[in-house]
Amino acid sequence: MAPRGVEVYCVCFAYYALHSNHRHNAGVVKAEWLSPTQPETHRLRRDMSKCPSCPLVDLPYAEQLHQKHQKVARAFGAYPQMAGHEIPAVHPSPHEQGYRNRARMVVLPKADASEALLGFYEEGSRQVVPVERCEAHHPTVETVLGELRPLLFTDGLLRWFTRFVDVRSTAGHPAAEEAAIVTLCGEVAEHDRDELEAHAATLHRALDEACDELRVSLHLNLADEPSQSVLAGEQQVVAGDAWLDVEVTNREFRVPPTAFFQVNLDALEAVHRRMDAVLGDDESRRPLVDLYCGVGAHGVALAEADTELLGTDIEQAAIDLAEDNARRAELHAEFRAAADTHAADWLADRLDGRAYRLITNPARAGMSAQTVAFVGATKPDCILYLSCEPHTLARDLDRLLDHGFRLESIEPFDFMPQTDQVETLAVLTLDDASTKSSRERAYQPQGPAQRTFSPGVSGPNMVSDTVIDASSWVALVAGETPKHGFLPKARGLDGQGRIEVERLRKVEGNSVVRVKAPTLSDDELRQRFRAWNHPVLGDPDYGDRNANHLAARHAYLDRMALHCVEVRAGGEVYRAEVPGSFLALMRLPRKVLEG
Ligand SMILES: C[S@@+](CC[C@H](N)C(=O)[O-])C[C@H]1O[C@@H](n2cnc3c(N)ncnc32)[C@H](O)[C@@H]1O
Repeated sequence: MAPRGVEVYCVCFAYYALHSNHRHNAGVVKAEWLSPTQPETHRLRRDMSKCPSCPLVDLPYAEQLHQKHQKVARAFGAYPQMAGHEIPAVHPSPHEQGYRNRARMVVLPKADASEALLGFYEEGSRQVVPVERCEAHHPTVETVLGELRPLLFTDGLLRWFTRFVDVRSTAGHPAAEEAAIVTLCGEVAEHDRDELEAHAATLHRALDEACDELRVSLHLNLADEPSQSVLAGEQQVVAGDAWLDVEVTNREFRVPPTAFFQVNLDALEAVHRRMDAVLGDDESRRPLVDLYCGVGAHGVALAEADTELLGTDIEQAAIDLAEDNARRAELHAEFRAAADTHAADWLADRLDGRAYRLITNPARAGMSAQTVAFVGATKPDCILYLSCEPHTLARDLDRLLDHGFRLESIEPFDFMPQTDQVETLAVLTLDDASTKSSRERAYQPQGPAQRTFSPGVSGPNMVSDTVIDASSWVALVAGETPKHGFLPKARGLDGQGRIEVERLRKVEGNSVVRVKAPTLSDDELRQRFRAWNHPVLGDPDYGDRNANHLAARHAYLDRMALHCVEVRAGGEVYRAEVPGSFLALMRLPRKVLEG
């Protein structure tokens, strides 16, 4: 295996080290920006106040909680049907520091081994800020990192290989003994693996001995090609255990480095106590469904011994361990590995029209539209929705409220002191008894869809052979349009005559527009918007990839930003309310958009 190659320095607005790696397996020389080459005086950032992972660290804790509360209130304030809902103060974390059971750090490769360091990426960039000590890490994590640094950086081969270091520990919640798993992540050619494993085994012996109070295991995560994601490759146990045995809420969990697990287990237990109070002692033994279940952290912790537990998650490895965790807790449980867009039919089959209770805990992007539709149709008696992203939580709750649920509470919890992250638990119940009785058979497995509009466009569900006299639309389009204009004909389309556009407002460089069209075809409209150089945001066919990416990332746009407000056909007028998520996105009152 070749050592990491030459370091080349260049000067531009900032100083960078252009680190060129000769990857003999690929047969090419690859160059990439790796790290800032900084003046000696600030090479090391020892205090947390400069660490990019903890932007609130300089604020008193009460002020941090206040800011998080404001963040949640702002997200819900954008939705008219929830804007007035009272949001209580954020539940503080049981510990302000030393709460994180996991470290994920980037290696800064340097020519001189004694200088090589670990750090974090700066927000929104690939520059690495060196971090020697992190107060947010649990002491067991810091112990491991402290012992690992010199061992890793004096082994030339491992130092060359390792791009990221991942350390996960039981952090005061061991099911048996305190333990940690270290994963070294990088790229390697097939024929270099044996040598790498031999070095890793030697490092493990020294590390385990140095951390004498802790049981330490070592894994490698082997990728075929460079990746900017931690744990992107194949996980391999070099020495020790494949998972940690963790205890949460009086249940034991097997947690591998590759599955999601909350980083603040004391805060997780506080949320579980609240969830438990809502679920109560369910004498009718309704099934408990755990969507986005991971290794079963919520469902396995909270299900009663004789309750049927159903869980789904996209990760097969997590589902395998969820099954294992439920079996060891002697629960009557079934899990399914499936993307949320495909889990509904399996769940509907298992539930077979029965009343049930739901816990849902999706990733930042929120629940898929298919999952919301499934929940809306099958109507669980209560929904406990835990989310790390208030904007997508508010968006999904707005959609669920349209299905006859009532919002009982929104409670923010601080899982990550010093950061700007906030976790929120929302509780919904079913609004009235009549809705419950319509649950049965309400969900029909989706056959081939019969749509008038393209997927992602909303509006009146018109029968396609009706002659349309006029239609009216609102859209959020890329860029700033003129205040009034006409959509040009799209090339290659026969199309109709003039289509008038009026700009209602600008939103962060984009425009909310209203269109009066003598047509119902969203496809033609979308093509015309593109020909006008202001494509509809979120349009997968005629949209602008970059603008779509930014809208998805910063405004959580998960659909096409095009809605048909009204259709006139055969003397009738068909209208459809603008969805709440649209109003929030466009920041306009409903009456303006629909007027
Ligand atoms: C915030 S984590 C919650 C996991 C678990 N409830 C816990 O607390 O440990 C979100 C989970 O959603 C899963 N996930 C992400 N995208 C998904 C998708 N498209 N379909 C189904 N599950 C998905 C991830 O694998 C992850 O386990």
